[in-house]
Amino acid sequence: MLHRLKNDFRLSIITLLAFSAMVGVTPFAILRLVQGNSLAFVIDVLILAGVALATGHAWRTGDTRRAGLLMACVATSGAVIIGTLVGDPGLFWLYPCLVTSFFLTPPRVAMGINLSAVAVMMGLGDAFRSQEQMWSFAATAIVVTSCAFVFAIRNRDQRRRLEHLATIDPLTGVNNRRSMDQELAMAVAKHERTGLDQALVILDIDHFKKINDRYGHVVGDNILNELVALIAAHTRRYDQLFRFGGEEFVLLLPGVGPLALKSVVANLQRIVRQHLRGPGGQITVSYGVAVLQAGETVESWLTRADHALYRAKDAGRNRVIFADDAPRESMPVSA
Ligand SMILES: Nc1nc2c(ncn2[C@@H]2O[C@H](COP(=O)(O)OP(=O)(O)OP(=O)(O)O)[C@@H](O)[C@H]2O)c(=O)[nH]1
Repeated sequence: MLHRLKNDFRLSIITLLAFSAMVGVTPFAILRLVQGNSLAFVIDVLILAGVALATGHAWRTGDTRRAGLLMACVATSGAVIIGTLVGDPGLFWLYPCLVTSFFLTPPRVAMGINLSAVAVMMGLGDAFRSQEQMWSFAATAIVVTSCAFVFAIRNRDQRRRLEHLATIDPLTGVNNRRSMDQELAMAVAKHERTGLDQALVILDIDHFKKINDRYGHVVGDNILNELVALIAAHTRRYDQLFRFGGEEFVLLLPGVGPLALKSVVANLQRIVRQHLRGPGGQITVSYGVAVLQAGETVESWLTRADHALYRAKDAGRNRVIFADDAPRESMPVSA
């Protein structure tokens, strides 16, 4: 439970708000009952029920997006109704709701919920003693919403930037190893669920150290970028390329069965062979290929592809080896 709270920001906010709502709203619900305001009492109880429902849904299904939306709608509509029923004292409840909707839903959705709440409250008009009070309420509610909106947008952009920095290789712009671990785990899960074929190709530039030593790291960097550009231009939109480390890349090919895989890899090998050039001429690449097997883990899948790559290197480089194939079935370069 603590692990989920620590790792899921929106779930922790939903739980915290649910707890605050129970502690904050329950005494007022009792007060309304004692005062004989049964309508306000029923509304308070409905708010608590809505909050409990949204929190239960979030914990049960992990769907914090819908639970957050439900909670934001329940809380703001509850605050609008209470404000309209009890006037001044009820008005203040809308302010925490205006801020928390930005924690519960995306910024534009929260903005829509908040502006609708303010408009409905002003349209009904019953919550206000005078026009001046109504317009003061509108102005302060809009200031609070605008500030929270700007803060939420900045926060979202910074989070996206951090996610980008954490998952993209800065030199080549392809996904890094951290992102690869996640995607391979998802590919294995999808294979178990749907049976979709998943193939993995590890590509490693041959004698890259010599290229660096002879022509410098800038030339080496350019070759890495050229290889990435070639692969990107000749693979499908849903194929994914990752930088595994140094001059080694992993290509994940979903939906390519064992038969089609041979021609896909042969085609890739042909393209790279024809176009990848350095100052000293042609640059060769070795390939290790493994098709995901039933019940296999990511580690074992990667290890089989890696062993195939080692065999390609051992056999003289510049060739494709399929994991579990006999050595004679490797695909050396003919030209
Ligand atoms: N230019 C450049 N070089 C890199 C980068 N990352 C790793 N390298 C170099 O890649 C080279 C890898 O060398 P090795 O692991 O010996 O492999 P290799 O020379 O390609 O030999 P084989 O793989 O056996 O054909 C090292 O010289 C690293 O310094 C990078 O981002 N840019």
